[in-house]
Amino acid sequence: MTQSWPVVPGVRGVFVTGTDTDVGKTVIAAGLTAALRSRQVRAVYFKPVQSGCREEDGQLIATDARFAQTLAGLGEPLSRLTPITLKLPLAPAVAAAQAGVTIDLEVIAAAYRELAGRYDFLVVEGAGGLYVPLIDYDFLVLDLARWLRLPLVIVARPGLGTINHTVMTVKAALHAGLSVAGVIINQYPEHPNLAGRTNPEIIEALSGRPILGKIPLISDLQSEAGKTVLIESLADVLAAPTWRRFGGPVIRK
Ligand SMILES: Nc1ncnc2c1ncn2[C@@H]1O[C@H](COP(=O)(O)OP(=O)(O)OP(=O)(O)O)[C@@H](O)[C@H]1O
Ligand SMILES: C[C@H](N)[C@H](N)CCCCCC(=O)O
Ligand SMILES: [Mg+2]
Repeated sequence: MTQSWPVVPGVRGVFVTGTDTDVGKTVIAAGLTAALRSRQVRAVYFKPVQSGCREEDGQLIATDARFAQTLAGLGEPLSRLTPITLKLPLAPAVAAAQAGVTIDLEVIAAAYRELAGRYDFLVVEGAGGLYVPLIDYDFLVLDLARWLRLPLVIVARPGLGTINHTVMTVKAALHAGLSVAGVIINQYPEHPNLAGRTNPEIIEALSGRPILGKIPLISDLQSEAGKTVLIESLADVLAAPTWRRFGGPVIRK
């Protein structure tokens, strides 16, 4: 069940996916949003569905959106940044089935349209990787990215194993007709081993897509210093020629 038209024609943004869950999609998406806003681009973060939400005072908290809200200084309620929250830490389709609810695409579309009407650039985070079921088993995260018609930024791990995961993710996206802006290698060590040093060029050669940047492993993301390193690392991504080539908003370092 996929619709073929973009939810809001002409919206500028990126869809941040990853080679896996826990690779750093939220950190990168929040960092991109904060870096854009620090350079006066009216950007906002949006994660349509979050599973594995924490329960606080009887309410499910969209913790990914809360990280972005804080880092990027977003004056939006969490419910607008993530309209669908699920408790179980599972694929959203499974978490929804277990909760006896159905994820309604129109709820996602309405929230997306509302933000798109007030911001110039949307940084959308998926859930897990591309082949994660969102609605039943026939509407995947990949289908959501296709439906929104946004180019992908793929977040990948730095070490051994990431060539296969990353190139397969790029190939799956291209096979599905999506555009791929490039790959961000996250948690890149200060002293990478041989795999870490050679992986970026191999991923570029095999996937045909650029490495947009390597974001360092940051010791304390809750500290002001850590947040600054994250935001400035992503500002470097936004200022690089590879970002401009895909048509992202140009910022000056
Ligand atoms: N560059 C980094 N430096 C230090 N810690 C990081 C970095 N990137 C991610 N992390 C940490 O790794 C964990 C996973 O990151 P994150 O929540 O962004 O992953 P995710 O891909 O969004 O996960 P999910 O699939 O659940 O949405 C978090 O604890 C986060 O703080
Ligand atoms: C719970 C987790 N943090 C994410 N929100 C959802 C990840 C779904 C992964 C499904 C899978 O690939 O097996
Ligand atoms: Mg996340």
